[in-house]
Amino acid sequence: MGGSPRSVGVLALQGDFREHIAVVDGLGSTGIAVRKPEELDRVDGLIIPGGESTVMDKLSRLYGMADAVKAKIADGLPVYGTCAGLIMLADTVLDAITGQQSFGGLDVSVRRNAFGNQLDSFETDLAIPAVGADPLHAVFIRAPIVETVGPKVETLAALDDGRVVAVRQGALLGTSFHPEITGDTRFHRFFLSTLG
Ligand SMILES: NC(=O)CC[C@H](N)C(=O)O
Repeated sequence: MGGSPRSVGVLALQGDFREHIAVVDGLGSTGIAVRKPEELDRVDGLIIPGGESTVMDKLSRLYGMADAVKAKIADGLPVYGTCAGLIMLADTVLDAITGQQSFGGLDVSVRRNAFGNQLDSFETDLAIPAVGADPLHAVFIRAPIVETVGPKVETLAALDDGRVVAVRQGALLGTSFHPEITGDTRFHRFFLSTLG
């Protein structure tokens, strides 16, 4: 996996976009902070980082990015959303704040802050055959859960209790957890390998 160098946009309105850019750069591709619609025309794929989906939603609509990202998703641009980024890719957001919108594209319903206050953040090892035989150490931070998946959605990883935490549908990839902060770059390499 890996292939030739790619330009990967990272939506940089809010959240931990710098960490994703560093991972992409470390893999020999180029991570580009994307804040304006026209910048989306220069990338082979897009990462939507973790952060706060309510804020990301408001800023993306304010700066004209919401419609631009939706158009690129409809065009088939590969997009990888982590945590808040997964929420932004979900067609349905549960426990959203009033008026909260997502870009959509992934035929899933995602519940925000699904682990509640007592278990805000945790780490666990996940079996994810799509990225390799060894378990992947996954960090969850006020993470969402994928509650329902549509017929075209492939589940890539679930917790021991069956709750789904990584999905793929066509060119769209989403994880509840944050591979950009663990040093294990397999998920990013997996995404890079899907770029045209
Ligand atoms: N680490 C994260 O991205 C947290 C997501 C956040 N709880 C939200 O609803 O957007």
